[in-house]
Amino acid sequence: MRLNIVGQGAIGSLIAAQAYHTSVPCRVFTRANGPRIKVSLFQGISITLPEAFAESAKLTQNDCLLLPLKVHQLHAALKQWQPFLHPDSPVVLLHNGMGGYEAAQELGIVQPIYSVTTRQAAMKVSSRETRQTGMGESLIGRWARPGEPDAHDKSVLKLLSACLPELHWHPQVAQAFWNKLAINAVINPLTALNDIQNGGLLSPAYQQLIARLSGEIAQVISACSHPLSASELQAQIYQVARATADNYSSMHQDVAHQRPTEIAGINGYLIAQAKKKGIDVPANALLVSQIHALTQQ
Ligand SMILES: NC(=O)C1=CN([C@@H]2O[C@H](COP(=O)(O)OP(=O)(O)OC[C@H]3O[C@@H](n4cnc5c(N)ncnc54)[C@H](OP(=O)(O)O)[C@@H]3O)[C@@H](O)[C@H]2O)C=CC1
Ligand SMILES: CC(C)(CO)C(=O)C(=O)O
Repeated sequence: MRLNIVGQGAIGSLIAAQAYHTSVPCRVFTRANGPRIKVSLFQGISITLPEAFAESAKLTQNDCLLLPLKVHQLHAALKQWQPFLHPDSPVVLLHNGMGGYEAAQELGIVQPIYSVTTRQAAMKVSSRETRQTGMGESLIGRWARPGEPDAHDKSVLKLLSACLPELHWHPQVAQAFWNKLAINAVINPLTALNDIQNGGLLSPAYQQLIARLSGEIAQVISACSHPLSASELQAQIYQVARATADNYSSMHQDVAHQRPTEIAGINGYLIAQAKKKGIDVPANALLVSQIHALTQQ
């Protein structure tokens, strides 16, 4: 199976480099002709990616489409690619926050849809260079297609395992996404609003607010997905803040570079689900309005 990656952003180019390193057949598609990207991997390996394709191309049943995009970019990208998909081409969404699968559903995509959540990390240090900044587990799962066999699961897992180390199958992919959202919903807006690295949240000054946010988020996740206690969530948030203490979160970087943030797909999604369940989430609502005020989104 051949991997077709949409975009050569931070994670897209990291996966492309890992694919070239392990000789996985791979093509990258960008919106416009751009420079060839040099990717510096942790093992001290540097890979310059071949020139990307600027036009979408018809896919066959041996092609897998991977969209490692910001959650708000997914609807437009899926719409662009929909006419090029073979009925059997698996489509893999990789993003933080929620709403990717909903975008595919809204467009009536009939192909098997998979989602990946990852702890791998990368940063575009310039328009020509990506640097790997983190290693970690990735989880993949398929969204249910009632009555459909799982014919693609093995081949998709095999293909992506060759370019995403520590990739594991998750039978309930929505749960994996909720777990990541819970952490991003606290770390990302707080670091962006306070202009701090993730480790800055370990200061006692943020303790009360983190506890309040964790309480709201745990309540929504318990109502929508799976049981999660506020104290369990708080422990996970502190563990991630410690493990990524020197990182600037992706939302911090988006705000710093005046790019649209993923707040709508993270806290915005959580608020929408809370409303459906009749749960009040004032601390999350305040974060969304503060991020909007900061970015004029
Ligand atoms: N970077 C990281 O370490 C991690 C990121 N994630 C998540 O992964 C997702 C991707 O993140 P990241 O790689 O950092 O984001 P980037 O913004 O670096 O990458 C997205 C890229 O896709 C391009 N793009 C958007 N739409 C299209 C399209 N239709 N066709 C071709 N190219 C397109 C963008 O181009 P343009 O610049 O022109 O918009 C951009 O280059 C996000 O949800 C993020 O939260 C998760 C874990 C870690
Ligand atoms: C885990 C964390 C918070 C690391 O910075 C992240 O996923 C992000 O910045 O979006």
